[in-house]
Amino acid sequence: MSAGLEVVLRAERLSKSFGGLKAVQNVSFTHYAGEILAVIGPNGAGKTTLLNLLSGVYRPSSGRLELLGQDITHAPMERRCHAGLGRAFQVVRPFPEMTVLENVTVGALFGMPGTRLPEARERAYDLLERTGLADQADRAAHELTLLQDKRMEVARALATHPRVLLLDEVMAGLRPGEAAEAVELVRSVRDGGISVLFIEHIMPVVRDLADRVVVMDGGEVIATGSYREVTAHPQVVTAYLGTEEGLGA
Ligand SMILES: Nc1ncnc2c1ncn2[C@@H]1O[C@H](COP(=O)(O)OP(=O)(O)OP(=O)(O)O)[C@@H](O)[C@H]1O
Repeated sequence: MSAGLEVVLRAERLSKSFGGLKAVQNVSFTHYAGEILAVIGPNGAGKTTLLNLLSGVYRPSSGRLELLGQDITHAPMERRCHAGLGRAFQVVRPFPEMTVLENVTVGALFGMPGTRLPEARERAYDLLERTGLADQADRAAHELTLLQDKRMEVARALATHPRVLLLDEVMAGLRPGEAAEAVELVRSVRDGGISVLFIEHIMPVVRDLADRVVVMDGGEVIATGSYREVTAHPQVVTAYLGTEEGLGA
C-alpha cells in the first residue's frame, strides 16, 4: 500500500490516558481505501481503547484523527457515523425483543437521516440477504445463535452506509467452521467497497484476512506491515512470548 491510494482513516499520535495510565500512546497509522487492516496485541495493549477513540466513545488526550480527509478528532459518534464510520461491537447489543429486520432497519434509519421507513426496511432486507440472515428476518433478535448475532451486528453497521467498518473481535466465541464463515463475510464486505479495520486475537484469522497489521503493546504501535513482516519482528515476538494467544499461527 503506498502513495496515491485514497486514505480513509489517518491517526496521528493519538493518545489516551486514564488517570496516570497511558492506555494509548502516540499511535499513528494510515488505513487505505479497500484495505482490511488488523490491530493486534497482547491483553491490555490498548486495542479496545484505540477502537473507542476511532469510533468516538472516547476523545483523545492528544493527537489527531481524520476520516476521509475530515478532522473528526473531537466529533461525536453520530457525526462520525454520518461521515462514513460504522462499528460492529464485540458484545452484541441488539434490541432483543425486536425482530432481526427491525434491528437492522433501526441502523438504516439512524445512519441516513431523512430516510423513510419503507426505504430503510428495504435496505435492511437487502443487507439481511447479503449477510445470510434473510430467513431469520422475522425472528426476535434474542433467538439468534452467536454467529447469527454477529451477522446481524455487521448488517446493522452496514445499514448506516459506512465507508469504513470497525470490527471488535467479531470472531470471539465462534467455532472454527463459524469463524471461517465470518471471515468470508468480512471479505465480502470489503469486496463491496468498504474498508475494514478489525481487532482480533485469533492469529490464523489475522493471517487469512488482513492486508496489513498494526501491532500494539503497552499502548504503543510496535510494528506495522504484512502478517509475515510483523510476526517476524523481534519486538512483536517478545511481546507475545508467554502470552495465552502466543504467535502460534
Ligand atoms: N475505562 C478505563 N479506565 C481505566 N483504565 C482503562 C479503561 N479502559 C482500559 N483501561 C486500561 O487501559 C489499558 C488498555 O486496555 P484495552 O482494553 O484498550 O486493551 P486491549 O488491548 O483491548 O486488551 P484486551 O485484548 O485484553 O481486550 C489496560 O491497562 C486497561 O486496564
